[in-house]
Amino acid sequence: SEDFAWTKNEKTSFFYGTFPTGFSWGAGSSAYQTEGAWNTDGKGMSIWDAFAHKKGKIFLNDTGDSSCEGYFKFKDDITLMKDMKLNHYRFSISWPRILPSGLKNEHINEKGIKYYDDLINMLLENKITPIVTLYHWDLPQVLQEKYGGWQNVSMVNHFNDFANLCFERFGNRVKYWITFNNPWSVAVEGYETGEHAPGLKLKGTGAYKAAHHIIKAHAKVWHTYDMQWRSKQKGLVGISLTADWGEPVDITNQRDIEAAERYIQFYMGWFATPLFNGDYPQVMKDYIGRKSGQQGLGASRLPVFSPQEKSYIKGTCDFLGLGHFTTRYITQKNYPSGLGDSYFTDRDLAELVDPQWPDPGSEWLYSVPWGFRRLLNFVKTQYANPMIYVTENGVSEKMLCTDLCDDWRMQYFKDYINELLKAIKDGVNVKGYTAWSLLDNFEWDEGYSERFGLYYVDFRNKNKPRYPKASVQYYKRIISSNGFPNQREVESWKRKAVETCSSSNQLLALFNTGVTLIQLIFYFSHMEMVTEIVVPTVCTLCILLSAVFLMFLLRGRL
Ligand SMILES: CCCCCCCCCCCCC/C=C/[C@@H](O)[C@H](CO[C@@H]1O[C@H](CO)[C@@H](O)[C@H](O)[C@H]1O)NC(=O)CCCCCCCCCCCCCCCCC
Repeated sequence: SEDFAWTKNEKTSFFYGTFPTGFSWGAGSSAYQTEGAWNTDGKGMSIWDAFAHKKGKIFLNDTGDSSCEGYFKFKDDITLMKDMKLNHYRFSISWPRILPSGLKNEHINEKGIKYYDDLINMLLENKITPIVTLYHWDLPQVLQEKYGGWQNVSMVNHFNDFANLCFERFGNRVKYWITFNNPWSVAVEGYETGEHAPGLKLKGTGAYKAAHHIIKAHAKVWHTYDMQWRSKQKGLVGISLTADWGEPVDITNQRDIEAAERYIQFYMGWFATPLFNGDYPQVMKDYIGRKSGQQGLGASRLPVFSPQEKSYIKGTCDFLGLGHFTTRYITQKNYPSGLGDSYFTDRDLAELVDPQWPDPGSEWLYSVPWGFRRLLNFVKTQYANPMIYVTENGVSEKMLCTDLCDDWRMQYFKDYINELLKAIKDGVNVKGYTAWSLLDNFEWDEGYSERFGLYYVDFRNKNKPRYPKASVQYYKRIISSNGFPNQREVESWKRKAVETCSSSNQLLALFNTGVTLIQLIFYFSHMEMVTEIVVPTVCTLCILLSAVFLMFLLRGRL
């Protein structure tokens, strides 16, 4: 309607209203980021285990070895989900946990299967729908070593065998399958920049080849489900693509408009266009083909689908999973060929940000809510309005931030979810929203230094306790109201959420002080000279602090 027409460049007004009945609210995680138990109960090694164990790859040399201990604490986590009244939980299956060598015909690890059986059963008992990702980046290490991972076309069949096993064992209960999570990152960060596992820097070719095999693997798994399982299991198979919005720097400049379009086509279109239309976006074929020619190569660095492959791949998406975090301004920028060709230079564009945009955590993540609605409308028009599940959306804070009153996250969710609501009113076919992430977890090459969780996880404590941030309360309100009912109510939510987080904050602060003091004791206890002074002093302080906290608690109760 008139008051929120997105074509009018309206970027600020808030829309009060509710989501369609049956809209699904959820939160997400992934196996390597959350489970820990990296070598427990017969699990094989993944490329992320191997990568993180190498010194210098991850911030502070952190690993996902124990992470949130989700493998052991999933029952507690389901209690958290139940308390939030989530409709769905998105998690991923670790391929090497159920197939340690990656190959179905070698060894099936029944203990791994049991873990996912228990998780799925308990979710269903609590009326939480599982949305299951088959590949959230943790390829079995053996497949990397033997075949070169996604550089090798044989992954298509190995992945299909793994997926088929999952359909066989879990498909009677799982109705939403996501083949790949964010294949852009797998291809670009894994095989082009090498910042992610397996850490290869195959500039200008590696990402395109990996993506080519991933697209084929997705299509094969979709056909397997379609032919063998769909009639019995009645589920859906989709993919989760991450895409940022690209806004032209100058909306009156045709070169900027085309550069922004290219940015999106090289990002989401790279994967979405083959799955919906049967081939790579024309602009990718043109740009990479031309630059390859200028390099003197006989063929484009972008691989080609045969006519048979095109028709096999086209239409293999029952729903589109969409991960979205941020937006960029885009302008045209020429990169002459020959000067270090890469995925990035192939695009001939530059990314810019507005320094006014809030950026509370990750370096790359600015809060730009209006970009979300534009992206969703772009998907609607480009791919004939597919069924969409938002599979990831969220914001981080830095490691040292232990403030559970996460005002920035409440604001981010409020504004992004509101843009989603506007997009649905525009006619975009979105069925569900998944907050990223349920818990703070292992944030890939950034280790534990960036926290995306609704729940704070204390990684210094072996038990990995979870503490609700204020955004838990806020998200709960959005869920229970199925949106934003009216101004008066919505404006009270933040205040109410902050009331609950301040006591958790004190608990966490006390705990942190305790940990620091214990660390001090440990440190000084090795120095005989000061032991007699420091240890008793620190202990006394501990007791005093506990007493103060107890008084605080009792006062709250009376
Ligand atoms: C010659 C030209 C060179 C240009 C070079 C440009 C380089 C730009 C690099 C942009 C990197 C953007 C990375 C964004 C990735 C996210 O889309 C992706 C989303 O996946 C999901 O993310 C969750 C949160 O991260 C994650 O937990 C979940 O599992 C996952 O599914 N996230 C990731 O891939 C995670 C790692 C990102 C690490 C990126 C580090 C890049 C650091 C440089 C950023 C500086 C950019 C500042 C912007 C300035 C623009 C002018």
